Amino acid sequence: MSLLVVEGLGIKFGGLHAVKDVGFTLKSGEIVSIIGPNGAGKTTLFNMISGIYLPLAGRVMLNGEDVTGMSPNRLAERGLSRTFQNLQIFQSMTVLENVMAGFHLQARGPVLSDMLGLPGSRRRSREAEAGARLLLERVGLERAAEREAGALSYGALKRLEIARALALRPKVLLLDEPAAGCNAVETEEIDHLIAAVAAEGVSILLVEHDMKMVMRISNHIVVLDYGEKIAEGDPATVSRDKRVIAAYLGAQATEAANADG
Ligand SMILES: Nc1ncnc2c1ncn2[C@@H]1O[C@H](COP(=O)(O)OP(=O)(O)OP(=O)(O)O)[C@@H](O)[C@H]1O
Repeated sequence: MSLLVVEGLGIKFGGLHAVKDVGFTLKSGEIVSIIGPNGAGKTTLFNMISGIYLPLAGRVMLNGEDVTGMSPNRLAERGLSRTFQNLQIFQSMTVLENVMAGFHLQARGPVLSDMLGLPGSRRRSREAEAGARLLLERVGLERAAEREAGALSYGALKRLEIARALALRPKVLLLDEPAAGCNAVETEEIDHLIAAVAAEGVSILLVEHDMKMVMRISNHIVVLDYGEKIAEGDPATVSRDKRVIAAYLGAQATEAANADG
């Protein structure tokens, strides 16, 4: 069964369709990427799926439940979490504290006992710390646990953001440009991390401009242009599609040629 089903999603800004009638499905452990030129509607689509924008049309089904328009917190409780294109890391907190913040979000509830420092809250904190350290190990940042997050390299910050999203124990993880601003080595590390997370059964929805990465790790690709889905399929099928080449891969080739010249 598909974990996430997106049907006919649409939204308008100032009378113009930013996204129109877009649908696709995501199965357990699958990596689906959304690609398309700048302004194609990728982030807007993400924002509708993750409860930031209310769609004008269509619906989002998570694990068989209609979650359209549900708040990001309620979606996180149901197993959907995300990262952002612009990092949402607390720069002056330590790396460990940033991931622990993710655990506290997940274990919301007994706030009063936490404030009073009651025994249950100390146990929860210890569990959050142990869990956070395990996640840091998973993303290769265990030795940076006590460092201030602001001192990390860009690639490490991107991995920290993934660790924090994983603290919410998602079944579906939305990654908005996880390799943006990263060098080739950092991109490869993120690439391996995403594949490893998916191999453990977490479904990944990815928006990414790095086509090499997208082609390498995606099971399925959805291509947007001017807010509409113009193609979808496995990487080989999509990279041969004439509309995709014209709309996106062609544009990238032109950009690359201009940069070379
Ligand atoms: N909050 C907003 N208000 C008005 N227009 C918006 C808003 N957000 C996005 N748009 C417009 O909607 C369209 C889709 O934008 P979106 O950011 O989703 O594209 P994108 O594919 O994510 O682009 P990029 O690759 O540059 O991040 C664009 O024309 C954009 O200008």
